[in-house]
Amino acid sequence: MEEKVIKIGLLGLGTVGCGVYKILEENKESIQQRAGIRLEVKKVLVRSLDKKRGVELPEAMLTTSLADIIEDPEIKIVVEVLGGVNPTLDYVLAALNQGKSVVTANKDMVAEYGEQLFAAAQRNQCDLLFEASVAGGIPIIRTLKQSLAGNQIEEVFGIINGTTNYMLTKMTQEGSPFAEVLSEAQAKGYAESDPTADVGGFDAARKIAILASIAFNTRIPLSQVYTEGITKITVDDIAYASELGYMIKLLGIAKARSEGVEVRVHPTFIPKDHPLAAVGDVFNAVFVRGNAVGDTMFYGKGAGELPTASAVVADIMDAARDIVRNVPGIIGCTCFEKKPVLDIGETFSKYYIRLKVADKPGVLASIALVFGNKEVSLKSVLQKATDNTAELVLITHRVQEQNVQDALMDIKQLSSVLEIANMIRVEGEE
Ligand SMILES: NC(=O)C1=CN([C@@H]2O[C@H](COP(=O)(O)OP(=O)(O)OC[C@H]3O[C@@H](n4cnc5c(N)ncnc54)[C@H](OP(=O)(O)O)[C@@H]3O)[C@@H](O)[C@H]2O)C=CC1
Ligand SMILES: N[C@@H](CC=O)C(=O)O
Ligand code: NA
Repeated sequence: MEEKVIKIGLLGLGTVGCGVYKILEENKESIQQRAGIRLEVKKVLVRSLDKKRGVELPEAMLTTSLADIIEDPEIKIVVEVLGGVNPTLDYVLAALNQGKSVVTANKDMVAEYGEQLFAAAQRNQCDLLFEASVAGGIPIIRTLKQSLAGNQIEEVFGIINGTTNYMLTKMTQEGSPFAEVLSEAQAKGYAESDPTADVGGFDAARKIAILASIAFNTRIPLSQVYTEGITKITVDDIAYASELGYMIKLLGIAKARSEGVEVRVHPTFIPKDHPLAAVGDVFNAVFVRGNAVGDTMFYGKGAGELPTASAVVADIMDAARDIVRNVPGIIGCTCFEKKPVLDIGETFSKYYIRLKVADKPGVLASIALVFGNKEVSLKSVLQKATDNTAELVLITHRVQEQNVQDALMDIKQLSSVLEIANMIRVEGEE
């Protein structure tokens, strides 16, 4: 029988690119047997030809010219692991317009330009696969698009940024300072080239926008994802969380409601016995609730060279199969509905609120009165005095966010309230 060979053009040879090359080389035989196709990297686009690489490959394979890949009719699959949007979006559109299937790990590009990219893929009957873009090695895109396709998805939420999970784990377990744990995460290759994308919550926002778009069949504009990072989390918040029986995790949360969809990213208190509390280090975990399957959870490494490349390689194999069977583009965009994204004020949660107040009689009563006026009922109150000031830590019952925001506006005006130190949403308990 004739051996089938598919040639690949790799855009980028950094952390993920090297991982992809390594897996394609090291697992060459089993990949060929499973896919029934031999996969060969023909050209690799980089910025610098002289840089020392994490893999050894023939010098002639490297190029700084996109045309060497895009205009080569032998190359059928383009794997984009450059990152960023500029010039990457143009490169990917050029590849699709040349009829090449594209595999990408790039959530920035997919979250912001998904519509344009899918239209180009559909027009040119190409695959556009992006499993590695969300939760690295965890098979979650394919899971939502295919394995759970028979369900109405009700909720998707979880830990979808490895860098911040690594940082929060270290801060919680070792009390290490923010800057030190960020440097460690960068050294391990988890963080984005600009780590503000990780610590500011923007990386997770892109990922939850992608997941929610697939889960709810509606395009979620990134600008409508409420986003808060971990930069305001202090050791005090971590210590209070622990004292109250919680852990702090940066969660991406997407919920279907009759009025629309909630899509948000923020640090979240979750009970210590919640399954997500046990997800430490660079690990990610995604919960999906479907109306038929019930609760499911997917766990694994959300960043790093080989876990991310594992997802890229599986996509390459799928794209290669589709090309050989002459069905590329068979699983395309699923955003066929238009649902409103609810404002953060319209969402419901419980809240942890930490206030610095004057330590004098009547302060707690005045604060409780404001909350009562806004129909925010308090579940627990903790007070710690230091000299003539005190710290008040409150947990509310479940309430609409707007009520809490309104209450905090009024509380800020009270002369006995020195500072609203933090407000963190609480999820994962009745
Ligand atoms: N690292 C991770 O754990 C994960 C990363 N991702 C995503 O994967 C993608 C790649 O990330 P990562 O491998 O970490 O990034 P790196 O910065 O390690 O690598 C980027 C590579 O792209 C090349 N490159 C960048 N811009 C250009 C350009 N304009 N022209 C030619 N070559 C260019 C660089 O070339 P040169 O080497 O010559 O500078 C480098 O080889 C990103 O979209 C990222 O978000 C997704 C999940 C996890
Ligand atoms: N910086 C990201 C890498 C993968 O997307 C993360 O830390 O999760
Ligand atoms: Na994934």
